Amino acid sequence: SKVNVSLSRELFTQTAKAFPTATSPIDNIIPPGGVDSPSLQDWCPSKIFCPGDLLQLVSLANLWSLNLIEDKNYFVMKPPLLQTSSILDIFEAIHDGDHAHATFEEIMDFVDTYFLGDDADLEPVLVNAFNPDPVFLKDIPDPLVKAFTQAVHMIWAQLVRRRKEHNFCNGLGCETTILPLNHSFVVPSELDREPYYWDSFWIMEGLLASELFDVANDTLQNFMDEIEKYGFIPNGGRIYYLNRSQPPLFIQMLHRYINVTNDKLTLKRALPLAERELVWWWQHRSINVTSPTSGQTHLLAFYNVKNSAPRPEVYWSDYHDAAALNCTGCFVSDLYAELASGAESGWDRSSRWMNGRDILFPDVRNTVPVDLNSILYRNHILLASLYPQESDDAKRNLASAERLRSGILDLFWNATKFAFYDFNIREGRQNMIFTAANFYPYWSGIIPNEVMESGDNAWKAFSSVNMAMNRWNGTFPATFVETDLKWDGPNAWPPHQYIILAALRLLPGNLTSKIAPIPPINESSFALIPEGQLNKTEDELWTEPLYPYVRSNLNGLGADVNFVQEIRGRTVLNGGEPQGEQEGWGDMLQRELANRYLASALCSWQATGGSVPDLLPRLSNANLSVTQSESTTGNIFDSFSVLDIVSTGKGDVLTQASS
Ligand SMILES: OC[C@H]1O[C@H](O[C@H]2O[C@H](CO)[C@@H](O)[C@H](O)[C@H]2O)[C@H](O)[C@@H](O)[C@@H]1O
Repeated sequence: SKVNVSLSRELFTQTAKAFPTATSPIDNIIPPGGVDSPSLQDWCPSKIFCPGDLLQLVSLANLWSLNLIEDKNYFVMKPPLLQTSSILDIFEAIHDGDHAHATFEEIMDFVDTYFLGDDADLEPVLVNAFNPDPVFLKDIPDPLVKAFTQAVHMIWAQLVRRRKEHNFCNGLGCETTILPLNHSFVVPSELDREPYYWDSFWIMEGLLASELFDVANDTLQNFMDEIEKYGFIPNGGRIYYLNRSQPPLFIQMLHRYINVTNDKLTLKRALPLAERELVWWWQHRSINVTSPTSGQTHLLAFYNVKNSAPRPEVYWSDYHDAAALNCTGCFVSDLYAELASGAESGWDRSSRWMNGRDILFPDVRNTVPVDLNSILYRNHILLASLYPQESDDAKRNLASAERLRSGILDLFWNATKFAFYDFNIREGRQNMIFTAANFYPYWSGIIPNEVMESGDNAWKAFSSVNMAMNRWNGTFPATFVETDLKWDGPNAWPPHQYIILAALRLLPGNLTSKIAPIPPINESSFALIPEGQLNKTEDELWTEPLYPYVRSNLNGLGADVNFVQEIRGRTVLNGGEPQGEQEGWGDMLQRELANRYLASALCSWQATGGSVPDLLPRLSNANLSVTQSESTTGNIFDSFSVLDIVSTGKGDVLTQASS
């Protein structure tokens, strides 16, 4: 899938064109039950954009299905031209009120005539004092890497928006789905045209490096306004996200921002609001879990959204998933709650949430996630550090962190497999699905005693990263399970690479300073991973495509296609140059993973038309036609494939200039 990231000002007047033009009644395509009204959601009162008859009819007509890449419902981004009561009257009259037999054309006419282009409620913001050459670029020695990084830096200018006062109803006020945000914000991509909560953590890192301090401050101010108004930070900046949050990274953004800017005024406003956000998580998203090993009960956090209708932004696909549900004793409303809870986790669709259930019916609300609790642990630690050292507030946060730390180690850590797993509440045990979330505790500063004991043990905990580098061409996958879902392998996501790099960096040097072990003769890097850690046998893992129709071996030395025989175990292809003969494995894995990430971002950009004068020529049209990129100038994708560094991840993947 692909979308050109070179946005232009035209974007703001651009409308997703409706399709098809058929005059057939829409009931031809609606699965059984399609004419039933969805259950209304008290947290989402709009009669146009929240689950209800109007949204259902327009969404199920699926007007945008063919000319856009994924299942996003562009209708919910279109401000109406009339006040709600008039829109509802006109809607009632469609096909003389016999909506079940309405035609595509009638629905399309309704949308095209009475609604504006998607995003008409947003406007671009010109970034003041944009520095095309920020200091961090000076530290990049390689000219090509530097030029590519600068090209990415330049994309900021196209991603900053603000809410536009919507005054198309003669001053009487029409509805719009964008939340009343008072400050500018950065949208993550050309398709996700509102601020997103957890994306903003990485956006903040980028803004600070790019010296866009005002935009960084605006990002925090919007979040603080949201905490004041709603008590929490919603998943995204639209009304249909008001029933859920996303991984709570506000405190981490704040901490980073304060460290860089020392902005005392913002800190003063932020501290009570940061506390308030944490209270929301502990009041609304916590559960007592008893450890099967220690017998102790811990208060931990989980994702748990109240929702009993399709998510407005992906109404069609949620509705169809529910219609396809074939189980006895399960309820469609439960599925809708699960899908919304998955979205709250940031990993909206993933086999991580299967918990032994059917892949189509996630079990998010019975899963206590290791990453969420690690984030909250780190939040308490960082928040404590923002108060005076010996203050009660600092001590209170440190005590909360300590309680969480003991819960994380007790429930998620598996000392036999040297890995962290999510905890399945229904079955009262770890779920044994190895995912990139395993690395969050290290990033948050939690290192189990067994890992601290020796360098050999620490290696066991990170040996899967070594295997990924040796076995595949790309970075580290979301999970080791292959599905068509976005947050599964072989998709690899930038946030996970960031977390793994940070986790490696935080390991004490004495644990990581030895050179990496090498596999026993004729075996692959898989042999260095503790038995059962991945919950997969070696031949169940993906093999790297080498030439057309030729793949690497399922197991043994031939599976490690990137292993360089002459310097066994010391380097992998596309992993950069080792820092001397004695480079420790901690530095080695960081170097390899960072180089692989860069290779994935740069090569997929080049494969979709990216070029740098004198350094990286534009590919020929014949080459670009392979990815249908003859008219694009380079895409920055939001996920990659571990098997192919020139490719985006599969599933409903969008471009995401901020990652
Ligand atoms: O596809 C519908 C879902 O879209 C969002 O999720 C994805 O994009 C977000 C923005 O980049 C990202 O934060 C998230 O991790 C992605 O899975 C949205 O957050 C979901 O709520 C929504 O249902």
